[in-house]
Amino acid sequence: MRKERGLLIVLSGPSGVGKGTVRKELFSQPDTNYEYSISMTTRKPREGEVDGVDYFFKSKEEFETLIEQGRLLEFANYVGNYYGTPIDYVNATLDAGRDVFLEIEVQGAAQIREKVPDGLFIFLAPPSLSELQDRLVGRGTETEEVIATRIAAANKELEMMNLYDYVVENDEVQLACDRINAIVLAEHCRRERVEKQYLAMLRGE
Ligand SMILES: Nc1nc2c(ncn2[C@@H]2O[C@H](COP(=O)(O)OP(=O)(O)O)[C@@H](O)[C@H]2O)c(=O)[nH]1
Ligand SMILES: Nc1ncnc2c1ncn2[C@@H]1O[C@H](COP(=O)(O)OP(=O)(O)O)[C@@H](O)[C@H]1O
Repeated sequence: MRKERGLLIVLSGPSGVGKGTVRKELFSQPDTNYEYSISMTTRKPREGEVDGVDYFFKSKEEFETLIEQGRLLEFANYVGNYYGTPIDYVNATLDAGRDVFLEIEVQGAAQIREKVPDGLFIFLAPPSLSELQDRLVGRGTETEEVIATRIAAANKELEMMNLYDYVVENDEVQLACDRINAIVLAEHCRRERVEKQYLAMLRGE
């Protein structure tokens, strides 16, 4: 029997909604069965961030070479820095039958929607805009100016919600993780069912 390709799971949403927090919580759970794809970025590491763990930190020149060489599945310029997904890791992991989990901003997610239409696209939404603002301020990693840019971007990003297969509210981190796991499980069941029906049809049953 042929090995089923893994599922490409894309988690996106506005900056400050809690994508990183939810992703870290998901991957700290021992029964999580997805492989996290570590992104490349030209952003400077924040305190405590480790190269090759949080991101692969690259210079602008290195990043642009990766773009030219077609080594990125998608990339975006987000608030002055490049971010991108290494294509080789994603393909090799999916081919090995493992699910890959991407946590990326909305421009990159839209590119993947075009290239990988059978991916699973999940939008993480804040309970409200004011809560989103509070979270960005509360995190304390950006200057006021950067926060203002990110909130302006968030308004546009929220409009893209309807392009996704699912919207998950991040009211509580654990609840958001449970919802994501339930969606992935349901999607696997749906695909298995479709595959079975397709094979039965080919056999003329
Ligand atoms: N398109 C794209 N966005 C990414 C990638 N990796 C991270 N991001 C997104 O880039 C944005 C900024 O990330 P970061 O600077 O770490 O800030 P934070 O997520 O707000 O803590 C976030 O929305 C991330 O989800 C990637 O590989 N591609
Ligand atoms: N469900 C939640 N309830 C309250 N605060 C949250 C929740 N999820 C995340 N946060 C907080 O919001 C801030 C932004 O979260 P973060 O994961 O950095 O967002 P993103 O990766 O989407 O930019 C952080 O200070 C984080 O602790």
